[in-house]
Parts: sequence; C-alpha cells; structure tokens
Amino acid sequence: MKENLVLVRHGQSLWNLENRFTGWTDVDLTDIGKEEARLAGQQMLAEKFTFDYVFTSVLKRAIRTLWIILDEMDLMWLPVERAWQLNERHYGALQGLNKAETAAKYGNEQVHIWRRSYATPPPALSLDDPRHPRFDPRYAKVDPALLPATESLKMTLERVMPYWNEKIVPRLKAGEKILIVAHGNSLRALVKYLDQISDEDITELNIPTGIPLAYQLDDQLKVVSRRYLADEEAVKAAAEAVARQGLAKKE
Ligand SMILES: O=C(O)[C@@H](CO)OP(=O)(O)O
Repeated sequence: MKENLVLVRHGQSLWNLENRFTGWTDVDLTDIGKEEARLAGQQMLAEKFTFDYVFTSVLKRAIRTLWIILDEMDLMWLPVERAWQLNERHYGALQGLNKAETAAKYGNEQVHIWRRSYATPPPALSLDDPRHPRFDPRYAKVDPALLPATESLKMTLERVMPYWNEKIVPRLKAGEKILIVAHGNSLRALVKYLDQISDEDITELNIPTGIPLAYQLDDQLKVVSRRYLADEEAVKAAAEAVARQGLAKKE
C-alpha cells in the first residue's frame, strides 16, 4: 500500500437513520452502519492495507466502526488513541432535532448554512443545559474553557488541527501508516486542510459513511494522491444522499 493515511467516517448511526442532528450525542450504529464498517474493513483487507497506529473520537459510533474494521482486518492488537478533538462538530441546540423538520421550519437555505457554512455556528446550548459537555464525565479532564456549546466548521477545524499537528503529524513523519475513524464534519475539517479547499467550496463537500478515503502524503505531508475505496458513482450517490438530509420534505 502506497497510501499512509486513511480516513473513515463511521457507518450509519441511529440518528443518521432518524435524520436528526447528532453532534456530540453518543448514539450507536444501526445494523446497516455495522455492515458498512465490515465492508470498509474487508475492502481495506482486500487491498492489503495495514496500519501502525489508529485514532478515533470518544463517541461510540466511531469507536464501534473502528472495532469492526480492526476485527475484519485482524488488527485488533493495534494501539488506539481516542480523542475528544476528533469528535463530530458540536451541533449546539440543534442536537436531537430532525433535519427535514428543521428545514421545513427555518427553510432549506438556513439549514444549509447551519450544516455546511464554514464560519456560522448553529444556536448554542445554554451552560446549564444537561446536554452541555461539561456535565459528561468523559470530558472531566478537559479544560472547561475548551468545551463547546456549539461549533461552526471553522471552530471544529481549530480544535482538530492542533491535535493533528501534535499527535498525528509526528507519526506520519516517522513513516507510520495511520487510520483515523471519525465523523462527517471533523473529517471535513481535516480534508479541507489536506486538500486546501476554500471556505466557499467546503460548503459543497459531503463525506459518505463507511467508505475509506486513502491519502498518499509525501515527506512534507503534501497530498500526492487521494482516492475513495469505492467506485466514483457510488461515492457521488452516497455524498448526494448526505446533502439531501438537510432538505424539507416535499408535500
Ligand atoms: O448530525 C450530525 O452530527 C452530522 C453528521 O451526521 O450531520 P450533518 O451531515 O448534517 O452535518
């Protein structure tokens, strides 16, 4: 394998299925999501991918996807680092709401801005909202000032990038092959950086669930090649399906 970095968005989650804004809500995979993870693992095995080190978030839809992939690849022994910095973008007060119903209420355009604009965050959770991450024991050791009540993609990128630079870059520079299993928007942040996508163009990028995206990076970590391990049509259809989730249902 010439690629040294593979990014995988977790398989379908319960709230993907119910079409709800998820963010930092810790929902599990559906059976389809587990199957997507199995296929991702089998695909990488078939193409003789292997890894030295693995990163994921602290949310179970990503962790379980990773477990299934490593199981399929017979790589369960690999070291894994879980980091809140790789979590999904925090969706603020939208978390739990149905995307199509929200679009019916506020308009497709407003929902597209909340979902895909670079710098506009959704409405924030109040500090005393029980869903605020400061009440969740998994973030007990994180500086409370860093815990978001909402995030734009820009804010997500601002917490993903320091982690990338500090924890992932040194391993890539040392020649390790890295797998990252994370989320639609934390991966959009990383892909924006790697592929140097502009603030405008990133609004049109949708990452499909469960399809490995493999990068070959050079010594300077510049992109030599990138490809999804699926045919182009399948990737396009899956990305368009993600984009459509934010549209109001036609009467
Ligand atoms: O709800 C979310 O957290 C994300 C990923 O499922 O959704 P979206 O594609 O709308 O950014």
